[in-house]
Amino acid sequence: ISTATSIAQQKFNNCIMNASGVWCSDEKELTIIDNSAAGTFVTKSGTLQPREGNPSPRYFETSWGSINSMGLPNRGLDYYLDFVQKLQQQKRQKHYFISCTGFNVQEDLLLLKKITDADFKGIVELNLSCPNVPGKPQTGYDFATVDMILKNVFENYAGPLGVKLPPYFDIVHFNQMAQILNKYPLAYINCVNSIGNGLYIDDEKEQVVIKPKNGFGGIGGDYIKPTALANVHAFYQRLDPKIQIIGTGGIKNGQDVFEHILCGASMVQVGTALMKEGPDIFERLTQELKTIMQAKGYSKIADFKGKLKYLA
Ligand SMILES: O=C(O)c1[nH]c(=O)[nH]c(=O)c1Cl
Repeated sequence: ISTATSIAQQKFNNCIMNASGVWCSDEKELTIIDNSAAGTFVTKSGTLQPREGNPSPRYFETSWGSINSMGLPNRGLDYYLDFVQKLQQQKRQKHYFISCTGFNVQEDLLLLKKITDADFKGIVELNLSCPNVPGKPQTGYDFATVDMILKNVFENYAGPLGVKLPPYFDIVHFNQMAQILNKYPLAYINCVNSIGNGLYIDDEKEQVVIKPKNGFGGIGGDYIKPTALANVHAFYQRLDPKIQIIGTGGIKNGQDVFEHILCGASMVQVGTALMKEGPDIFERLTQELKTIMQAKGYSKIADFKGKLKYLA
């Protein structure tokens, strides 16, 4: 039984990896994920300059998931690029994802030029959906800007590239976004980022639990699985099959991985549950998925990818 997959013709021996932002902020964390059962890793979204991010407390775990307003703390794109290139020299047969995000299209293009100049051979994840930089909108909700960015990106970047999208909640929005995405040679889209600007309250103290933005933050975990599955499947139904889908959101056991793949995901990413359990989770998720596949008579993920059935 194989849980292998491929994205943009790059092969991965496992379809399960980390979500950007979790266990991927420095070379220590990235090395641990690289040596875990994860098929590969994606870095924290790198910006042109290093960032401190928002004041703490900025992350809080609940029984059903998490709320975060990290504010894009990262070592800067150059740091991640240098680290991944060094690792790539040692592990030629493995491929890695680098996440990046600019605060406007000029910055996006500067980031991609750095990646081109470094002769990066992995896959780029352009983050269009950070909900936590005070005063900055989630690009993914501005359709005209997404269109303009993708036009500029694909006029300037030649390597495999995907985008990290926010969750959408309206069928018309799935239609409008799919129409834009289908115009471009995207390697994949990653659905979904956290559900932006949720609010979690400590009843005893009658107060919020994170400091930035009066407690408003991105929601992850069990809370968001139905939304994540819907976004994966809605785009699977609408996109050119050449554009693959990475499923992110609410994955904490093999069943959740199975559901994302059934909805059309070629790869899945784990955030909140990885934060709670640590990198050993990848071995557990892989075994649980294999057990489910075995019970159902599937030998590879292509046997059931996208094969969600409807009621007649
Ligand atoms: O606050 C963050 O750093 C953050 N937090 C998220 O939940 N998604 C993102 O894309 C980012 Cl960039």
